[in-house]
Amino acid sequence: MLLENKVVLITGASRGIGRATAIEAARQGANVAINTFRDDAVAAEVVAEIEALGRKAVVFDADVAQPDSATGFVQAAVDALGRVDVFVSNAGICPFHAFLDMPVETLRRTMEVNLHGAYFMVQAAANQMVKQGDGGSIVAISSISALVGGEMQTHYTPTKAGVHSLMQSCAVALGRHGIRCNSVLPGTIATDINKDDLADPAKREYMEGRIPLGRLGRPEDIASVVAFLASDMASYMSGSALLVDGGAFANFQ
Ligand SMILES: NC(=O)C1=CN([C@@H]2O[C@H](COP(=O)(O)OP(=O)(O)OC[C@H]3O[C@@H](n4cnc5c(N)ncnc54)[C@H](O)[C@@H]3O)[C@@H](O)[C@H]2O)C=CC1
Ligand SMILES: C[C@H](O)[C@@H]1OC(=O)[C@H](O)[C@@H]1O
Repeated sequence: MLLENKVVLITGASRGIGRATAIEAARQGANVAINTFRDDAVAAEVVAEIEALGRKAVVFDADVAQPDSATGFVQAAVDALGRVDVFVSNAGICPFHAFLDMPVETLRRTMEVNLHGAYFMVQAAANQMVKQGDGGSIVAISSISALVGGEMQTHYTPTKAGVHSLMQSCAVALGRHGIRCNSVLPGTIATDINKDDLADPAKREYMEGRIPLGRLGRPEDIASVVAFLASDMASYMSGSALLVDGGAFANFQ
């Protein structure tokens, strides 16, 4: 098992990639703290799945965009599970909207959840790891959208480029403490975040057609890569980005 007896914290873990990552961490032997946001019934399902795997789970309901949520989440995890070995910054939103009439509030909220939220959370986790004194692993969910644009994502793609950049700078800032920081760049993974966008059959067919492996991603495709980066198998990786997209980015023509 890759994460035996580690304590893994994950933001936005009630659904999609975060949920799959929480379950995978438990399958790999970790006790897991999940941050969720106004999703109590689903959070209870995730806890039940983790406990069914014989691992401990704790839930902390909070909006990652609020700075206090970060210290609260880390403290709750330490109180319940003793320490922080791995931190996965995953929570994110992507309210698709055109550029020319982007509402200020949509831009602001997307930045605050995706980028500021990641910053606050990673900072709180890093402070706890430094206090513990024996290193750690931080993984942030960036995106293929850190590398390429999207017509309806002008507010979103800069946050994903920012998250990858945050991991690079944190790798530099935290290396002396033995803390590794890496990002995962998923391609198009079928989750709630793009359910409406991909409900358009033409859009779905177009996106599938761009992927050499011939299918959209599943949350589990990302969770296994996060588990690898979190684990000692990746002990000399820091400041790296792993693109997990079925080959989509490589497919120019
Ligand atoms: N699905 C995709 O194609 C891709 C997703 N990503 C990224 O993966 C991450 C997870 O997205 P998905 O699992 O696809 O979406 P999802 O919508 O299934 O899950 C998002 C999770 O974040 C939580 N969340 C939303 N706002 C929050 C807040 N303010 N505070 C705390 N939690 C909050 C939601 O409750 C949910 O559990 C996001 O950062 C997204 O940008 C990156 C590349 C591709
Ligand atoms: C939400 C989108 O479908 C998804 O988000 C990303 O980061 C990917 O690039 C996809 O566009």
